[in-house]
Amino acid sequence: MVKRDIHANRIVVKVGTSSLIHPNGAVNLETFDQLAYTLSTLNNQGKQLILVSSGAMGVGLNKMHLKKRPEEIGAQQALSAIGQSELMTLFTQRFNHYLTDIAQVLLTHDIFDYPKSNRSVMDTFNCLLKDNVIPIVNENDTVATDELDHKTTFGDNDQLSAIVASHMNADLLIVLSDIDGFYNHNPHKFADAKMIPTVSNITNDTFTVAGGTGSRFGTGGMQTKLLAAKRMLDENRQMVLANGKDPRIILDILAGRQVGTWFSKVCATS
Ligand SMILES: Nc1ncnc2c1ncn2[C@@H]1O[C@H](COP(=O)(O)OP(=O)(O)O)[C@@H](O)[C@H]1O
Ligand SMILES: N[C@@H](CCC(=O)OP(=O)(O)O)C(=O)O
Repeated sequence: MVKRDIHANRIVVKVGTSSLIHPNGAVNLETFDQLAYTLSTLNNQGKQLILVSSGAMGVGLNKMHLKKRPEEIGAQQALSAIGQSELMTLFTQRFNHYLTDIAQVLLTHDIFDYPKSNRSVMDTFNCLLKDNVIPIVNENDTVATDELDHKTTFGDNDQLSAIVASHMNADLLIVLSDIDGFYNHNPHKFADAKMIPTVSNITNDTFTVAGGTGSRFGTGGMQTKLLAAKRMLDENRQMVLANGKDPRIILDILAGRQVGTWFSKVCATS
């Protein structure tokens, strides 16, 4: 089987709520553990890693014994604040087990648009990476709302991960979701949907087959993942969308194995 031409040293990995939380609302401990194992392994090999993790709201729902997200935005932000510290506790426990240091970085989508903030964020990331510490990023849900005049809607870590990959000049963005890749139709609605292994160009037509969220915990659906992929392609970077049920798939991706959907201009010529 032909291998994908993927050479990446600086890698941003985004993991969605649907990979971290079971459909019954409980925390998926296996995913946390395998994510910590995989990223620690790569960190030990000298790769530079940034993890963008959703899940604050999902973990918060579980902690507060709630079955669904409240509608009011303030209540969602409160839940996210509860869940975020719990989320980091889970990561700290698992990464400690693999002797890897982590740090929490909370960002808004537009933070890079302000030169002073941009410099502080970049300095923080660069210092952490230099010290082999893995930054774990989430959107700062407490401040990220339209009401506060931010430019994007609340709760979209797919695009946040692309913004981070772009500003940190990452070679590769890996988006882990609850689906094997990008399909020609939403596979949860069309039984005959087929996965597309490689995408080298994203047009308006591509967006027409990308639907909304699949689980009751995810927020972005395929639309926001495609927007992230488009940004990566426009900047000549690569993105792989793959199933996060076993995060060790990241090792397969980096070995060039044909898993998930590979968004790359390189694949147009190979
Ligand atoms: N064309 C498509 N290909 C794959 N998944 C799609 C497509 N259109 C819509 N989806 C939905 O997008 C979901 C993944 O997004 P989401 O639920 O937000 O996950 P995450 O929590 O990982 O961000 C899939 O489970 C699927 O239901
Ligand atoms: N900051 C929110 C992120 C929401 C979000 O983007 O969720 P997902 O679609 O699962 O990546 C949280 O941690 O719940």
